[in-house]
Amino acid sequence: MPAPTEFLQFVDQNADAFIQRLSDAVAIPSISGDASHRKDVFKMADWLNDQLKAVGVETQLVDLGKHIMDDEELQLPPAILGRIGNDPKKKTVLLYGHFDVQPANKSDGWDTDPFTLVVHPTNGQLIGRGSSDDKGPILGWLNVLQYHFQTGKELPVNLKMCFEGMEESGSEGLDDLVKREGSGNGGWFDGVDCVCISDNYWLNTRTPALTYGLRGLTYFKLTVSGPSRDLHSGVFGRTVHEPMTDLIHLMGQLVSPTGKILIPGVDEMVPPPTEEEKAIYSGLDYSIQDIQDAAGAAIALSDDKVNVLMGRMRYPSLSLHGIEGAFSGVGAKTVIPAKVSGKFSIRLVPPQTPDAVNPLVIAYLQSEFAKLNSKNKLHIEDLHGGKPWVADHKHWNFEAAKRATEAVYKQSPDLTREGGSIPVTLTFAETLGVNVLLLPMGRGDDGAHSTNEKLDRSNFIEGTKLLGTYLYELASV
Ligand SMILES: NCC(=O)N[C@@H](Cc1c[nH]cn1)C(=O)O
Ligand SMILES: [Zn+2]
Ligand SMILES: [Zn+2]
Repeated sequence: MPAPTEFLQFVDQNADAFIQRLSDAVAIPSISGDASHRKDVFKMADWLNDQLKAVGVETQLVDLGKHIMDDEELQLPPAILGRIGNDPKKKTVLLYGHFDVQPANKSDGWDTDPFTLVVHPTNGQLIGRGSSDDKGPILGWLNVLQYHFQTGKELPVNLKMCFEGMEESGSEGLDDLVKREGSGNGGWFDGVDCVCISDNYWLNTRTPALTYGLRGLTYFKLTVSGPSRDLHSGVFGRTVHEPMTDLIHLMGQLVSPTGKILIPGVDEMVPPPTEEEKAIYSGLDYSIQDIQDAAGAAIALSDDKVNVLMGRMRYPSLSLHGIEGAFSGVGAKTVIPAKVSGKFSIRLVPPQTPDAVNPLVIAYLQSEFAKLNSKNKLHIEDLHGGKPWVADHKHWNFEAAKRATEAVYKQSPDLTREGGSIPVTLTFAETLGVNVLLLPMGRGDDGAHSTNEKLDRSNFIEGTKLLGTYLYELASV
């Protein structure tokens, strides 16, 4: 069933107001991974709750309890559950998104303040933290709902919504809620026929995509400590075991410069690709130039597009993220830091799971540390994790999204697996027993998690049309 022309016109006519609303959302620095911003994640939950209620959604804020972050006990931001429509003749679609964002500081290299949405004067890019990941897509749903509310037009499907504020920090508390309310005992998630998540990106900058796979994740923090306080390197250099030296050595044993994971057994868990599978990657609209443009430099690990795509979609990867406690200021401080914590994560693919991989990681780190004969102490923490997910892309949920993409973009979508992770995806699929679709709004060069994150104006506006059209197509597949 095509979306009404009136809806498509409404989106075009209200584009500036939609961008203003995105600007209001970006202005709330809802960084879930920074305790000092926890109040902003709550503020963002209230803001979104008000917006949803204003377009006719019946909502409830669900308390997810408390958690410990950086040795501090914190209240988790609430999940927002919303619903609109309860017609037994219609399909019920669950929409998921997250209203928290990654940290961002102008000093990281942003050209503008990350929490002030800037509309680029010539190319129309909407630049600001969360514009693409994931406030833009959430607001896309709000735009669709606003049309139906303002015109009194009935939605073609029943909608349930689940929006969370901890996705960028492991979705703490959400799995329990989904399992409690979605296991078929009359809970809130019962009756859902399919799930749609708009929280990833096209592969390139020109071809819309539907996504049927995500990598899982396991995130570690390694702390090496020794002296009771920071030391003078002129006094203590070459006289004591230095925590930073031990840590750098350990971090250097994790991954080769060409991406091979050096922890025995981790890469080996993954079966090699079949020729048929390679043909899928070969058929995707992608080039080495795309990854170089998105990365902003000619640094691809391979000149072969299939290898690059498999590196992102069907192989695990290990990335080193940072060192807490290390000297990182300006100048030339001659310090030996007393305690340093290295952070790294592994993106997992089937059949890998955190339960299967974590013991290998821990045993390897302990044995490598033992080889140093260091008198420092090593403490290993597994901060959070999630399993990989792969869906049936021949399902009617994907067919509806394909038709919607063709209607809005006049193009067939790429079928992709995503290199990132959205931990709750697999929980929805397994607990609710329904198909989950990822329907991205933004482009491959949006710079999510990076500096100058943006969402192209056309992706926000046409993406809103796509989300609305998908609901209409769902009603008829
Ligand atoms: N848009 C999805 C996304 O960015 N997910 C994060 C999830 C995560 C887990 N730990 C920290 N963030 C990702 O990095 O893939
Ligand atoms: Zn996201
Ligand atoms: Zn993200």
